Amino acid sequence: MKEQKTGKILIVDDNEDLLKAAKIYLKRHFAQVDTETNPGILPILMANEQYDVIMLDMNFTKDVSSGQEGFYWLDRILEMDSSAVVVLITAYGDVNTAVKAIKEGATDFVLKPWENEKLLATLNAALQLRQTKLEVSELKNQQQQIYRDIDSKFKDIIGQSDPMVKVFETIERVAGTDANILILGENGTGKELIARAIHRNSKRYREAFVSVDLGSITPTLFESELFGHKKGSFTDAKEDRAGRFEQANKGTLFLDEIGNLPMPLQAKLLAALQNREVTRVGANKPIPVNIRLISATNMPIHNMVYDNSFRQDLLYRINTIEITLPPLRDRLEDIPLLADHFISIYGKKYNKDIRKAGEALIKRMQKYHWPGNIRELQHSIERAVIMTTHSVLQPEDLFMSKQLLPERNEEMVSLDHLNIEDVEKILIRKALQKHNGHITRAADELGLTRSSLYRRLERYGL
Ligand SMILES: Nc1ncnc2c1ncn2[C@@H]1O[C@H](COP(=O)(O)OP(=O)(O)OP(=O)(O)O)[C@@H](O)[C@H]1O
Repeated sequence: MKEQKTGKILIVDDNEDLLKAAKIYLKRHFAQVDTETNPGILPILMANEQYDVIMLDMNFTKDVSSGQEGFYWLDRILEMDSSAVVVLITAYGDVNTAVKAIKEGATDFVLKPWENEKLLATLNAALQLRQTKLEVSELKNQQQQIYRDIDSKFKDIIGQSDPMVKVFETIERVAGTDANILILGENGTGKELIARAIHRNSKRYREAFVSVDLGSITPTLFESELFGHKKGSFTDAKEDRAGRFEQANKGTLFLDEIGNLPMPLQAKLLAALQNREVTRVGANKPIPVNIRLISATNMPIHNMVYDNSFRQDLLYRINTIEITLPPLRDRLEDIPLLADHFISIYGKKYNKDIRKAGEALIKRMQKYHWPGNIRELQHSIERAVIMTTHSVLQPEDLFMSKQLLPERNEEMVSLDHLNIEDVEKILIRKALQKHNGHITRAADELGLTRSSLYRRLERYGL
């Protein structure tokens, strides 16, 4: 059987020939290889995709070889994702700089020009490290979540805007029922937070809340992860194991990123939900399960039904009640509340006496587009609290360097480091990912003909 490719790699380097050659070679070995010449759009790329390994050039400006740009972007990448694994691309003679960068958090470096086999070995090792880092951070998160769950009910969900008040009303009404709930909303809008709140306010609150990120389960492991397995049913099945459905028995099962589930797996999930029973891989006796299902996605799931990438019968099964969380840019009045909420949390955590966000900063924040929504706001405030010397946060505290802050809507394209082409590239990448590389569907979505999409793919080296 052909082995499933894994690993999402991003290569950022200003040398287009190098990018092309690396992409052609690495695509044979990894699930996804994206390339980019402009490091300025790293924050946007990272907000849209979870890369396993980022290969980063040290110098982008012509005739500069200090590596300062590389250090700057290394820092930014690690700020955005503390589990990021960065492999630096260095020229011969730059090894000292690379060693210094490793001290600052890079994982490894490759020397240009490289031998393909060596590059592959480095990236495979980096990929493994990434997996370990993610597992560790998942365990830490689970532990933190347990502590949070113990002493909070509804109180940590901030929001007074009309759309949020409506969301709270819906939760009040549906939490106590066993209705299946589908939560829609962009990344970082609080879907998991709301799912946990529903569980805590339900009759099942003493039982488990089991969260599964469907986007991160490989198809080969899907059945065993969700339904469990019997010892010996496949090479890695060293002992009998209950799947997530069984673990959530009597409690709530939260299926995150349900829109990312490939079609064949949708059928398996639907069967389990319909029959209310699961059969462990390698076993033949079905086990009844009693779960309350909450699902979430940031994908336009109704459109996906329309273009046949999501089963209608599955959608009907999971969306008895639908809750749509508005993006942060559509609830500007919540920004001051959220900012003060996070200032108070991080003020305590880092032992700093900060009273609030100043008016100028709030105004600035209300102009920003917040592609990463509340998660992004939360991280920005945490950084600001650590770095500031003020007792009232000021605009300059919030790392609002122009290039990193696309302002709302049309202003987005006028920034120093973003131009129409960058934005177009991002949209094309997103459309292709959404449609699993299906050119006709991606072109339709973008309002382009197939041939003009092909032309753009060629032009941008995508
Ligand atoms: N209304 C809110 N009040 C306070 N904190 C919030 C609120 N909404 C979200 N957060 C915080 O923002 C972060 C992101 O929220 P959450 O993980 O629930 O988003 P999500 O929509 O599930 O994200 P993703 O789509 O990336 O999985 C969390 O730390 C959460 O506690």
